[in-house]
Amino acid sequence: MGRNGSVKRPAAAGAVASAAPPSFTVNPGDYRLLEEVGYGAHAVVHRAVFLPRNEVVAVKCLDLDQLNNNIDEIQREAQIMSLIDHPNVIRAFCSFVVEHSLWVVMPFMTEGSCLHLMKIAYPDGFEEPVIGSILKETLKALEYLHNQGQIHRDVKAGNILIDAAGTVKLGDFGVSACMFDRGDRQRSRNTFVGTPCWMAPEVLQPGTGYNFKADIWSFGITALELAHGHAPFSKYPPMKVLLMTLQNAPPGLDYDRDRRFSKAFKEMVAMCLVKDQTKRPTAEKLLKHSFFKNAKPPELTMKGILTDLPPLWDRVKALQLKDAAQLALKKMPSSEQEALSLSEYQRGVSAWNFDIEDLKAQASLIRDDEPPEIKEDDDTARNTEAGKDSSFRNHLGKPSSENNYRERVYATTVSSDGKGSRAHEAFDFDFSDADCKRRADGYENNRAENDSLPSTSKQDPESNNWTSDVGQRHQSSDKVLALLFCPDLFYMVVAVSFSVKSCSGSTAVQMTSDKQRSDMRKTNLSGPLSLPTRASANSFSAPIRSSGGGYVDSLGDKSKRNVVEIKGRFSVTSENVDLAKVQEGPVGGLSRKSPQGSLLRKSASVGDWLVNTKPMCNSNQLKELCNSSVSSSILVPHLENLVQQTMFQQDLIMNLLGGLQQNEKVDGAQPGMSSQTRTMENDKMAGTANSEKERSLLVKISELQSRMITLTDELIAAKLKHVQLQQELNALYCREEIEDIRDDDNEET
Ligand SMILES: Nc1ncnc2c1ncn2[C@@H]1O[C@H](COP(=O)(O)OP(=O)(O)OP(=O)(O)O)[C@@H](O)[C@H]1O
Repeated sequence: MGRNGSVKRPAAAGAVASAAPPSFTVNPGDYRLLEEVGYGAHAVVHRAVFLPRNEVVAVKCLDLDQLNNNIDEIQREAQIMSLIDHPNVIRAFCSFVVEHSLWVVMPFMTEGSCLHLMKIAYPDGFEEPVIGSILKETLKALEYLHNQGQIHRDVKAGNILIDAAGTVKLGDFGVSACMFDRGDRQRSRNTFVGTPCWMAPEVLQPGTGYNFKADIWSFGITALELAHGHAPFSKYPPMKVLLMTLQNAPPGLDYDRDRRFSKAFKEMVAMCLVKDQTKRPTAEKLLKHSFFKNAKPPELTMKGILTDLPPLWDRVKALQLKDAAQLALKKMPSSEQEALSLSEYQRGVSAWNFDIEDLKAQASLIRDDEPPEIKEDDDTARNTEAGKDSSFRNHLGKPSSENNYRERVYATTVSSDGKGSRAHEAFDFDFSDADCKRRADGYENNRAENDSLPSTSKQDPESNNWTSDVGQRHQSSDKVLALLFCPDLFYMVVAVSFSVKSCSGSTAVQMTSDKQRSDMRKTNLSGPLSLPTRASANSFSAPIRSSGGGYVDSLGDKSKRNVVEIKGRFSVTSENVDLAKVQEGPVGGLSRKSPQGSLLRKSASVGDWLVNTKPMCNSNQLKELCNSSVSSSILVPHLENLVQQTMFQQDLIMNLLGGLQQNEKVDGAQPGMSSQTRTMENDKMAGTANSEKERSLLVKISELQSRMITLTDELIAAKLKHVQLQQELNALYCREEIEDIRDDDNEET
């Protein structure tokens, strides 16, 4: 509907009536409004009775206060509607202003819109024969409108209406524009009106210009909507939809997932969803496609889906209640209004006004958490390049869903001004929603993993930014480093650390060295996850770190051979580290003739090691290696790694114990009290809850100690093994040198 500027309201109702067919009056008193049968962004549609003839009609009441267009423009639109004369296009009988509203009188479509039907009874979409009928009638409507020089601009299931006889009509010229219109009716340069999920790429891209072919794109999207029960990308916020529409391959019907649909249907959809508008067929041409040639008349197919349904107004009421219940459940952190807007957006209300620059600005705030290579959305289920490639794994060859998921969630921090907050809510909702099995990149979310990470978004009152608490936890907790260093230890340390913190408040266990702390302070929490170099040296799971301009693989250039794909912020590495490649790596390339280059020497003192950027293998692999007859030049780097890991773990544990001892000292500072007495006193003072915590803390400390002992044993064994290997190595060097000398001697002789 018309949408800009102030409305010049006429003095009396009916004064601005547009061309009305003689059979309908423009007198509001001649109409009795009955139930609400539909609602849009600015309009409520009622079943109504035209009293002079006792005829049932639909009256769309548009709230003029909410509309921005001037009244002439609205009138002109209504006039266009009234001039329409096609069996598949809803025609306005007349329109007139009543106080603050514009009333548009139309034929009443008893079964409402296809969207309503799907929502109430066919959530997974219709069967192909039904879809064929609906689409063919809609396409006829488009053919007619295009021939009249009209672009509908809002083709979607919500605007395809059905009556009791199964007749299909395209409705809502809310955003229609005359193609030949040159005046103020044209959209401003950077704005567009419509529903982003259905909008063609050229409509979303300002300056490119678009024509009636934009309707063909929307028609293709509508086909997918009818096939699946929802439009592709519909669960994403507008800015995301914008980017996905522009960047991704067009959505379509999938060969595997959409087996139930014919090849002809799939082909027809693919013809519509071509990014290059010039390559899309006209409605006329499309009607000649075999899919439509074989489509049955709606009277034959539609009846079957309309039986046993309650009256339209009851369905609408039920849907309204459902919407309200969902809103209440979601408990959006923002105002009710915001949540309502989101709900409307997800419903596909077309009156969202988007400022393209605003969207772009928002989009730029999303760090490239989504790989640009994403080709398909979940709806199309066509495998993405990455989706096909099961090698989206971390260094250890495990699916990297958890880490990446966390990072993705973190990366959803978006400015909340204007529509941004709305968008972010949707983001957050989608990514954390347990029902959302697939993510934007087509990877399955592991619900079990995510269950442990409740993801509610919070708004920082100062920065006005939305942040996922998952992301905050991930980022703000300095324990994250431990996860990257040694995952098994991490869980234990974190558990102890949290217990200690909760138990003794400020005397929390200091689990990282000062150096690490300062490293972490340097970590830019608002940017992409960046790891202090020391972390990356021992990272099992994160080969990535930020280096100013972006992500680099901490393994250095050479190790990039192991990287199969770099997807946005994520380096996707090959399954397990290839030993041969390890050998070629920075350490594997260690010259035999320069043993002083051994990193082992430099890394021997805890806390003063160099960044060792070589890939690692786990302890089992290492044992196998040691038992095999692999040459020491291969083994040494791995042993070095083991030693470094162990040293680091030892370092962590020492720090942890240091912290605990400090804690003990504080407790022990009360003279003349045995620890038992102290405990009893504390029990008395702090109550049973605290003593419980202390007990569990002590258990954990003893667990830690025994773990440390094991680690130390391993360390000693590794050191011994190392010494032995180094001796062997030296012997090898000697032998080789002797041989070299002999060779030289022989040559001389
Ligand atoms: N003639 C009609 N008969 C029965 N129901 C109708 C009729 N016209 C519209 N509706 C119902 O009312 C809903 C909203 O109508 P309409 O799309 O015209 O409003 P809108 O404000 O332009 O909405 P949107 O912005 O979502 O397109 C439709 O989705 C449909 O379900």
